[in-house]
Amino acid sequence: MNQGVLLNVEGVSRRRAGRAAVNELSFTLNGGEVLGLLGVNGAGKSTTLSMLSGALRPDRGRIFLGGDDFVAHPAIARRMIGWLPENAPLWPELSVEEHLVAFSRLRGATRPAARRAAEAIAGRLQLGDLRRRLAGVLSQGQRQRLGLACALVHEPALVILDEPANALDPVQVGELRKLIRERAAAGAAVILSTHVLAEVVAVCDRVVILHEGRLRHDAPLRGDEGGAALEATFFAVATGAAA
Ligand SMILES: Nc1ncnc2c1ncn2[C@@H]1O[C@H](COP(=O)(O)OP(=O)(O)OP(=O)(O)O)[C@@H](O)[C@H]1O
Repeated sequence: MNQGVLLNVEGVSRRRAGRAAVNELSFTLNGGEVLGLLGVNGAGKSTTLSMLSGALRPDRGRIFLGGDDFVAHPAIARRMIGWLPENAPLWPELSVEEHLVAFSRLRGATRPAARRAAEAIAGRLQLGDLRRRLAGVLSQGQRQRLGLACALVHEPALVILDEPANALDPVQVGELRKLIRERAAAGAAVILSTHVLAEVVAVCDRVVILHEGRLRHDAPLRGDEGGAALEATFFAVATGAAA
């Protein structure tokens, strides 16, 4: 379901350690769209996602979410964005259920609504049987699923996923793909950053490739079932041939 422009990134730049990690990045994203974000190590993907999630301020440029400038009003980000960072920050002494209720409450839900939301997302991510288990004793894949559930519990309009398939078994990878398409069908925009081109081919509508902090490719993904065209484009960008 395409719902018009949800995210508008305008000339965003950020320096890190004295160098431009992200340089003059501009793109828009529609509700219902799934965007794959690609780039070699150090290309600027995580820096971009940190800025889009509201965790890191751009040095320059503006980011509009649903028409509001969220760099100026960061509280918007908390309610409208669900972010799974590369290593989901969890509290070892809190249970699965306590995490989900806490994340939901932090995004403004009442306690009863937070409990309902926690139960629903735990069921969707096969965490129901683990709801009383402490995060500190979860397996890596279970931790990843809990991180995903924390990102999705408030049904955010913008879902930002950094390597979401990390540590997931093949069954869970299939479930993750279904879940991403479900959120998009419900109108959410999804950004998926990954090094696995097959993941992008499987779930994304469009792909953006960063190189040395700059956007080098932004195009829809169509008719590329085997991923050969994407692979060729990726290598051309990564070796500078497409610059
Ligand atoms: N906390 C930091 N302090 C200083 N420099 C940083 C920091 N985080 C990232 N950088 C630098 O910013 C640049 C972009 O890094 P970033 O992590 O955004 O790339 P990436 O595309 O996510 O890479 P990877 O695929 O390896 O995760 C790199 O040159 C990196 O060394």
